[in-house]
Amino acid sequence: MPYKEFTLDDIARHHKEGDLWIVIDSKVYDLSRFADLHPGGAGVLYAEGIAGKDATQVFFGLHRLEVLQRPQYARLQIGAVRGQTETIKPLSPGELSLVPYAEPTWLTPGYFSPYYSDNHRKFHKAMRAFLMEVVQPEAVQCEENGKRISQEVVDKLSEINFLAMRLGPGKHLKGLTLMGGIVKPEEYDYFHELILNTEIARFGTRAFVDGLLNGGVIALPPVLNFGTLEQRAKFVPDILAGKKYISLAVSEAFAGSDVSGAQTVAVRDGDEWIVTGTKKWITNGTFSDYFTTLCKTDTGFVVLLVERSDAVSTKPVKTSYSSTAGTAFVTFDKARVPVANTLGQVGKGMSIVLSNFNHERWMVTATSLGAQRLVVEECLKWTNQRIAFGKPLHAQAVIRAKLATMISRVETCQAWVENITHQMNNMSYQEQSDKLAGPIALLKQFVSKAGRETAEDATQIFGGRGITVTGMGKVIENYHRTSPFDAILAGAEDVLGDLGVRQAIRRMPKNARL
Ligand code: HEM
Repeated sequence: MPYKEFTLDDIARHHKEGDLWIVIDSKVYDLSRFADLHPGGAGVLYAEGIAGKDATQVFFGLHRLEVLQRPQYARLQIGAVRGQTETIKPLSPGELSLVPYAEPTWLTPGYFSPYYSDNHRKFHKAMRAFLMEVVQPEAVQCEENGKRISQEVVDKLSEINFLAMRLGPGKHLKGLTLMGGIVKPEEYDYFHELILNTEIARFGTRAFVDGLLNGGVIALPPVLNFGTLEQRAKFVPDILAGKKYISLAVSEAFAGSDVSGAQTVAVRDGDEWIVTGTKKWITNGTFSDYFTTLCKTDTGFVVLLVERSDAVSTKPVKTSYSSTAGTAFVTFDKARVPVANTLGQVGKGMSIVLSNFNHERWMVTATSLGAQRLVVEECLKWTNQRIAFGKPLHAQAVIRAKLATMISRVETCQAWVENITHQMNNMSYQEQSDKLAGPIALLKQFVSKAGRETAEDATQIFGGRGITVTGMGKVIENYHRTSPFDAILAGAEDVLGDLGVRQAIRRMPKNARL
């Protein structure tokens, strides 16, 4: 039913306690009964220039657009201003933002890129729409209440083969229908995966990005790349279908960056291994059925697929991001693991685990990139709509200088991530391990550092709102609190920088001289 129309004079008559109307972006709201419930207090609503008036500018200096979309507030609208039309609208699912730098160049009308095809564009549109409709509401809720992703959403993710796509291109995609058939398994490449990874980071819910089956992304490659046919047939289909969950159990209280310091021990006993030890910071661990576990044996390291049992217990590790990521402390108390669950050769465990790190690190840069872009967009919008000292915030040179460095950082990160992604697209897994370990390590160091600098700048721009969990600055608060995760997970920033340089030094030509 069309809304009733009112003139500005009609509206102006309703300006007092018990009879209060205001206008926001051409929509007329009756706040008579709501005023006493208003989280910002009733008094501010009766102020001159607000009560009975168009309060659009003041409103957007204090609230996000989403406030008006919540059903309990949307129903306060009683009509529209005659002759005016609504101009401020949320993006519809799949739609691109027109805010400068809110989208990468390849998605900006009138610009070009050598990397993306029409299929990538179609895939991007469908993925963004899917994520906005199916995943975003759950992401926001779980980030707040700390609960794990629901089986209902996991089932919907499985329908499009989401986890299989998060694993990247490869044989595991064979025979699967990806994204409703938009991309054929043999067409799916690292740019499709880059799109997926940047899009999942656009809700400002960092822990949920990891809760979104990230355990599978890092724990399945050893099964896919080193597991036998039988092992793959037994474990992979249920995990890809979202019926079982898996996580990677490598880091320990005893050994973080120093992976080889791991102390979890596996001892052979006939057809079984007996596993004893602990693992820490295990993403998705609290709800995993399987653990891809690095263990020490008397003949070197081995990777075992350990199933949850009475001898395997998990408890949450309380970190500074939401427990929706399922971060766990895992205890193996003489857990008996069939020898048939050995992944690859005994003694080769370390190289199996290390070969997996390149993809994981690249993935972290991709999600960081998506989040950084969102932060830039939030800052551009905020500095445009927030009036301070009588002018928009961006009238201050110091604010524009911050925006300049934030934009430059995200564009630099984008260019480097795309370059590495292009290399990955043209190299075998083996070549990637050989040639890209160093560059990816340096890339990750650079991108996560850039992210934390951007988080700092954004917090300065948002002020108190940047340190407030809800409301205007909630995305900035989340990013500022959680961007250190990108600097730590999958290899600490400084260790990775060093790894990259050591690899370069190893490749120096013997005869190189100035
Ligand atoms: C349809 C009209 C309105 C609704 C539904 C509404 C709702 C809300 C809500 C839900 C909050 C909590 C903060 C958040 O979640 O963002 C809030 C805070 C606030 N509102 Fe409103 N509001 C309305 C109109 C206004 C207007 C016209 C003013 C103008 C003075 C105003 C002033 C404030 C202030 C000062 C705060 C506290 C902001 C802060 O803590 O940063 N509100 N409002």
